Amino acid sequence: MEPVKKKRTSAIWEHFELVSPRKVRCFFCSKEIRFNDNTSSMLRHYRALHAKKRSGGPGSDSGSRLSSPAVLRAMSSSAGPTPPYTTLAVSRPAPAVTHVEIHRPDKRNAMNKAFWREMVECFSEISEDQDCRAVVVSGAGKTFTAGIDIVDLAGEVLQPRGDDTARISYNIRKTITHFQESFSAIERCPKPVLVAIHGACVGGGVDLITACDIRLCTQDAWFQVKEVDIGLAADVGTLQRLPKVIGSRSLVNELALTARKMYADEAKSSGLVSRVFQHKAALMAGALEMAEEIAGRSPVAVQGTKINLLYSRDHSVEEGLQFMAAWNMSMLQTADLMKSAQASMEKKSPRTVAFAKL
Ligand SMILES: CCC/C=C/C=C/C(=O)SCCNC(=O)CCNC(=O)[C@H](O)C(C)(C)COP(=O)(O)OP(=O)(O)OC[C@H]1O[C@@H](n2cnc3c(N)ncnc32)[C@H](O)[C@@H]1OP(=O)(O)O
Repeated sequence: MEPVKKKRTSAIWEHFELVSPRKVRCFFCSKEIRFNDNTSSMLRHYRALHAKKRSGGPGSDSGSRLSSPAVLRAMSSSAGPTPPYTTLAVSRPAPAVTHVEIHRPDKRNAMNKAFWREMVECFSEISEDQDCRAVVVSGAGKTFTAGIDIVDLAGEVLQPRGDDTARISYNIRKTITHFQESFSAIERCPKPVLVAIHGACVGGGVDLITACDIRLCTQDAWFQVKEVDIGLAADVGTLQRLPKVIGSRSLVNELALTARKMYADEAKSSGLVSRVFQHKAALMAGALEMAEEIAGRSPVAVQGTKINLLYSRDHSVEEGLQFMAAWNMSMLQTADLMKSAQASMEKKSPRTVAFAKL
């Protein structure tokens, strides 16, 4: 009998995915484990590291839906990118929640040419998708992302086309602008975007997460504004957005100028992330739960909140107030307001209300 199939009938498989005929990856911590004829190495790993922690631990969130293997499976896709995408796996793990998983695990989700293009396409679609009210972005495999694909970088940026300096420069500028668009598309998307970060988040990864609305990570996550180490000034959003995310300008300067790693605890205390989870399964469950909370509320209220928060980030209080008044003079006419207020009076969750699509 074929050994792998036999083993997959065991309940322990709910916590692992097969990565090769003799290797599995743990959903909780992403560690890869060799196994032979039985699941004992998997059981040993699970019991030693995860079984007791499932009810949570001090200082970390455990994620209240942690015990649902279906959620873990839905959020830890191993099936690969979903066509037409070649670097993204897009799914709907819960009603009105879209999950976008960066899916190049063998290359640590390095951002290749297709990725930069597909992010724009994917978030343009999500922006228009009336069935989506919240988005979760995560990375497949061992780590969130290793940043730009260095092999592609050598081709695209270091060997630009053009007959003279002006044309070469023009083409480089065009490339950088396209790359910037990949993450600006996240920011421009009216649906709130949560990002779930585990393991390494390097270079372009920091650019990406600063364009998201809510950042969550695992205890093993680390962040690195790596660009100075490869001889360039970060140019797709970190230098513009990170100072608006982290209160301390000195810390931003230190991170960007030294390329030192920042680990989860400091990311939390500096405000880069708002919650830290013990391991990836808890992170994904927590991210999904938060996304469902958001998706269950009035899309008029939620999207208006995102748009006004972003506007006020880049404007004075006075300008923000004026924009808000102009925004709400139409949005207050929504039926969602009465429905939500009534649910509130009746001490019901807004999630019990049926809101029309937006
Ligand atoms: C106009 C430009 C705009 C954008 C600018 C963006 C700039 C940046 O992103 S700067 C940062 C660039 N990234 C790096 O310098 C990170 C390099 N990678 C790593 O340090 C490690 O891979 C990492 C710590 C992330 C993970 O280590 P681990 O031991 O788990 O994996 P590895 O054995 O190193 O790698 C596994 C395979 O992935 C390939 N790979 C990793 N990173 C990249 C990358 N950035 N680009 C291309 N390929 C990458 C690595 O070569 C291995 O492949 P293989 O040998 O085929 O197994």
